[in-house]
Amino acid sequence: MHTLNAQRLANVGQAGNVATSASSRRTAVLGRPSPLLGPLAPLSSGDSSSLPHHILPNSSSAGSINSTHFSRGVCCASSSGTQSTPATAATAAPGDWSKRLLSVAKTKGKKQPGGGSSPTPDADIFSPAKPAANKKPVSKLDIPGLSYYEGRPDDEDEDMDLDDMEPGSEKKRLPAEMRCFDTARIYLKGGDGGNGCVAFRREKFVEHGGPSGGNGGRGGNVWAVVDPNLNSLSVFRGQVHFRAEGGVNGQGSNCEGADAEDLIVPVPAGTIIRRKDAEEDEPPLAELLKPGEKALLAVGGRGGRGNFSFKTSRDRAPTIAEKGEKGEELWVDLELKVVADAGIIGVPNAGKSTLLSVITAARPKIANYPFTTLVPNLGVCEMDYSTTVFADVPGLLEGAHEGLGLGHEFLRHVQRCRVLVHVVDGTSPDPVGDFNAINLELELFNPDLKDKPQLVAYNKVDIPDSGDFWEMVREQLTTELGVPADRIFPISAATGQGVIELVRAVRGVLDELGPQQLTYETNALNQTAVQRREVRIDDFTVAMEDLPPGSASTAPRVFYVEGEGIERFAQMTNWDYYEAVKRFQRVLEVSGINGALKARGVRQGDSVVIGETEFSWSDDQSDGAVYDSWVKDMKDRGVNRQGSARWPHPDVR
Ligand SMILES: Nc1nc2c(ncn2[C@@H]2O[C@H](COP(=O)(O)OP(=O)(O)OP(=O)(O)O)[C@@H](O)[C@H]2O)c(=O)[nH]1
Ligand SMILES: [Mg+2]
Repeated sequence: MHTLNAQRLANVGQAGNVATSASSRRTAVLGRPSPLLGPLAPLSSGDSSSLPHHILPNSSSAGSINSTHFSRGVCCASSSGTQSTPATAATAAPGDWSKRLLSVAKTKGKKQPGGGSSPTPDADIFSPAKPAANKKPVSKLDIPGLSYYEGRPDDEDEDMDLDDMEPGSEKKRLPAEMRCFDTARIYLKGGDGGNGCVAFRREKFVEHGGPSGGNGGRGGNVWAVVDPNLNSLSVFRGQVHFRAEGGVNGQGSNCEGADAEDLIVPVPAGTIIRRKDAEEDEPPLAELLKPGEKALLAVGGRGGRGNFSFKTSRDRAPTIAEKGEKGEELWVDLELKVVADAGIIGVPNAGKSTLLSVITAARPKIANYPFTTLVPNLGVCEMDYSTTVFADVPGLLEGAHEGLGLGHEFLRHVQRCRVLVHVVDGTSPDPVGDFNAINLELELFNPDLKDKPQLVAYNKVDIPDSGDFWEMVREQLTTELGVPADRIFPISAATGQGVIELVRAVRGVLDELGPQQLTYETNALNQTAVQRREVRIDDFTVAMEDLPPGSASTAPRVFYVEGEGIERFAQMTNWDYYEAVKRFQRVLEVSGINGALKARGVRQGDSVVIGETEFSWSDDQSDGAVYDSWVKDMKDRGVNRQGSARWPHPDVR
């Protein structure tokens, strides 16, 4: 009779367990908390004069704020020395590039100075990038000194041709500094199980102590847990690989190896996690919305059994132990859609972050150039005994739905906000045009966004360039665009004017909508407990590799046996023990694998690959032949046989 003589030829690919010592294990909590989700808003009820005027511009100095902070309700501010009003500061914007980006939002007709002071000096700001009629509005980003995002490892094209920076271009080729970190790809690996141990009890006056090898410990699982302090996936920029620790090996005296700690991967609320290269209809692994919510992503391996576990009435001194099971490993794609009550949207530089910093304790970066905000900022506003979470998303541009600017990298965040606060830059040459362009972008990205309640905050009314046009813009918004008059607010985020009324209106709309229902968008698995799938060893397939053309008909061939059960069994077999080899032979026989190979015409000298291990097929299945091939394998690997003349016991030669 033919059998597969388990003479291992080699380990195919990477094999072997990594078992780490207990001393090297640690509580594996990754990521660092960010203080962006502030607990309390600095707003007190009352009129706007009660607001801290920490970013109040005056005629000679206003504009970009370096840092502001609150201390026991008192607000301290430090603004950079020489600043100009946003309108004039725009002329002194850092470089050409910001003007070019801005110019996209300004392609509509300019605001007519209805007798007031002239609007921003358009010629200076926008002339360099004025798009030709049939030309794409932005064709190039030219930012000296910035390094460029080179794409993920699997991105093929390395060339950074900035001319591709146009709507619809597949790669947006944004500088790394300008990417919005709401998608990430990370590698997860559950810890390997610890190996089982072969040991026998040896004690004075205990003649036949029997087997006492303990089982290995379980490898750590990998979990994703919502950390309310996170608001972006930028933590995954610095760390991509997450490996849980392995279980500890079993030891003599029936000592079981310790289980490894689970690994926690903190993610922001609103993260969807999918297997890399998942099928269209495959449910995501997790969709996590609530703080503390967790989902299992990678399962750690089981510990291998020690020889005590193999003791039976017939074999009371087994010399066999298993290796620990390998932990699950996978690459996953993370996508973030922040969860907030109200989303603050608008063109770049409109004052969105300034508004967030005034109504909440959040401290977003504020500066007088577009795309200051690269990740959505969250802030909590507590007013009139109710709490509202605001999200300030990066500025939108015309063409954003096609990926221009920061594109839909962040448009998705708006989807989970229940109300939108549309900040209109009053100093813009064409505020109504901006308003229309942004709404069009939202609609093109997702038609449902059009139906979200929207409040308009006409900002920077403290500047004459804006304030003088307020009535005119309101008129246009209400009569031409049909925006309800009670949904338009003249505000100055810098001075706090009109801000309380705006927040109250937002609260009113939210109250009308009723309590927030966190709805899961996907049918994610969100597994909260380790459920091991039952796999059958007799569920396998056999395939033969084609011989190269012109090979002799007697040339050795390679057969592949594939099946989760048998592959796992081969991986957990500890080839150092002859009994383990014999057990493997038996399983091949009873599972029908030998039969299937014979049916495919396997013959002496052919290779059989199971999982990561390669065997040589031998027609001689006698115990002696198996033993000889095992001894040869041990020699080849340089492994010394353990035990004494009496051990392994006599029926093993
Ligand atoms: N005078 C005045 N300046 C303001 C007001 N609101 C914002 N600014 C200034 O406008 C500039 C842009 O403000 P940001 O809050 O960074 O604007 P943003 O919309 O968040 O910009 P991005 O994040 O780049 O899209 C800063 O210099 C602010 O100080 C306002 O009400 N009045
Ligand atoms: Mg901002």
